[in-house]
Amino acid sequence: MVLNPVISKLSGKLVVLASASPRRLEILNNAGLRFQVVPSWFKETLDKGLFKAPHEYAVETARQKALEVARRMPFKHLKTPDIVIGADTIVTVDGMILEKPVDKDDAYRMLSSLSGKEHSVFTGVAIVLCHEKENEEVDYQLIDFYEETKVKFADLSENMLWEYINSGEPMDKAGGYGIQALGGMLVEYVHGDFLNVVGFPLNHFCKQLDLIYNSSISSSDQESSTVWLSHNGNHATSNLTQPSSANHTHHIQSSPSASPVHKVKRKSSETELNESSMTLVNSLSKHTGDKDSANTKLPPMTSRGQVKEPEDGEPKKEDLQRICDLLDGFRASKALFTASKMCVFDVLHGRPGGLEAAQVAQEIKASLKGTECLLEACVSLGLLRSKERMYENTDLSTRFLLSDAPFSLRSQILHCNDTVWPIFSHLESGVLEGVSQRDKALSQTSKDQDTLHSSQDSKLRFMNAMHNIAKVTGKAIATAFDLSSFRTACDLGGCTGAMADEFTKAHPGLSVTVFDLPTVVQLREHFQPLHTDNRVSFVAGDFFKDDLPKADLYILARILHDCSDEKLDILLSKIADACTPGCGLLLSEIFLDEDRKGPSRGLLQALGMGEGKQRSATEYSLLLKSHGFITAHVRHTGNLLDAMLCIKA
Ligand SMILES: Cc1cn([C@@H]2O[C@H](COP(=O)(O)OP(=O)(O)OP(=O)(O)O)[C@@H](O)[C@H]2O)c(=O)[nH]c1=O
Repeated sequence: MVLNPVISKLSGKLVVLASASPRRLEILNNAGLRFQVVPSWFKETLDKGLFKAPHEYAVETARQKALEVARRMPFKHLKTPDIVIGADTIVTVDGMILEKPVDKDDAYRMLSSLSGKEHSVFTGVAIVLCHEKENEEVDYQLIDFYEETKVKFADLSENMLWEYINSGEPMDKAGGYGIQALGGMLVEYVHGDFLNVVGFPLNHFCKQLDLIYNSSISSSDQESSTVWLSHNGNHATSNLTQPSSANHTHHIQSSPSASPVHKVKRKSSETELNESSMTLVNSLSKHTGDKDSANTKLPPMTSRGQVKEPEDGEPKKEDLQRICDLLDGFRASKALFTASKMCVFDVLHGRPGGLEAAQVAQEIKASLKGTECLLEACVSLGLLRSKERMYENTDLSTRFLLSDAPFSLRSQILHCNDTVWPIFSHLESGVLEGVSQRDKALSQTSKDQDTLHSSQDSKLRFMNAMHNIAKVTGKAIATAFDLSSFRTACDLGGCTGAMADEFTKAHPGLSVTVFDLPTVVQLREHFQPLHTDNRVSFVAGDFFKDDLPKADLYILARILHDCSDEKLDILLSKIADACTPGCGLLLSEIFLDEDRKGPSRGLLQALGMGEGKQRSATEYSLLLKSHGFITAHVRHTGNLLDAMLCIKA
């Protein structure tokens, strides 16, 4: 299989690799392919339980990565690519799918599970051929396949494992290893395509290109193995072929992309999607909340447009369950808030065998009846476990709900209970008036309280809540990008310095100045470990009014979504003025999906009706571009917050 004739077919075409993987870039570069790299913003959070086999998960993720870029480029880059290539590599062992480790402990878990065993590496690849029509609409031809390679690890000693983990190599690689580098030491044998393990099955890819561009089969036959997605199609164009088993070439089973805009258009006779793709499509549309999917079934209606109840008069269980889950959601939240506020989890901590309800009631000075109800509700939510009427914390509550846990969210929970809950109790007024109900809600709440919290107390509680979020998200944000070209950073609104700590830990050459209001800076001692490393400093000021500390990287974590357009302009203009070309701006927020259909965490926050706005990564990118910052990287961290690194032009 000579590669060149295939590659020459692509010359003159705009080929895009929708991947941030440096290995994939190197493999395709070395093969002589000329292409642009546009990393995908698709968050790799598909529910693995929805897929019958691991390779289906990898293929679907590859598809969504490629489609997201193909869909975004006409708007973001003002050009339509000819071909977009997406890929996803996963490692599977003992029925588990291993992606990139979230931290060193996760890398240890993965490598330990691979030690001494044969495992599989699957890379799913999606090729999106974009066909621009006269009316400037674009049809997408989606072809995908996967490749499997077997790899056997030697028995790994604890020392070997930790030495490898501490090299840092595992952290951005599926399964926590890089076979092409130090990880090669761990491998006894490889059966199959080595490059497939590294991240891209080049040989299979070339065979697929050959099928597309040099195939002897007629174009109509060729169409039979692909699916056309179109902006305005109402049906699927798909003559589905069963996945060929010979080389695992798996032709796409039609499913809409995440956006309802791309319908699967049925071109030939109404071929039924086969069972598995129907399941996949329905589950995906459920996953993506894609209400317009060609496959979402609407309830039957009477001639007068009323919903027809099923003959047996019973509502469908799963529909009812979904509505009840939403209905009961506020009760679950309030149970969590109340148990946290009454220190139930702290009381149970360190009590071997647990406590009876009566003992807990006595310690939290509450009624036995109320305590029993609260404890049982917490068990139902997985926050406690009980055995023979003895109650204990679960791992979940131990990790996040104890006051002194490293990743405690208790203060954030109290903030939600004391501040957010009252605001949401006025949601209807907020929707009617379109403005925040904070003043109305909190003035009423403060009147209701026996003792007015001193302003310092309420500031400390708010700082505690922000400290919780920064502790939970700090490492993911601090390690999202290579910041080695920056020496000084300024964390605007950095509050307690928790995020700054993570940046200095992750980047030894970086010092960070936390710039925040005088009241915040003077209260920081309540949160700061005695800084052995003096690379975190604090400067008091108002970033809307005062001069900003000089830095070559500015950090904005959970700030912009709270700013009115006017304040945004003031702040971003001040940062732009303080920056010279090449300076960085690192933004950390919840990035909405491009079609603004999720994540619900972001869209529910917007109901607070603050003066700010939730945005997608593209919207933030355009906003920052209007102030002279060009987006270099976007990272969907899979944590509570995503991140974007921009460079001053
Ligand atoms: C098993 C193995 C994996 N990898 C890398 O692991 C990442 C997988 O993650 P992904 O999600 O498929 O890709 P990504 O890096 O996150 O990039 P993107 O395509 O933007 O998601 C890719 O990098 C691969 O090379 C190696 O470099 N060597 C190996 O032996």
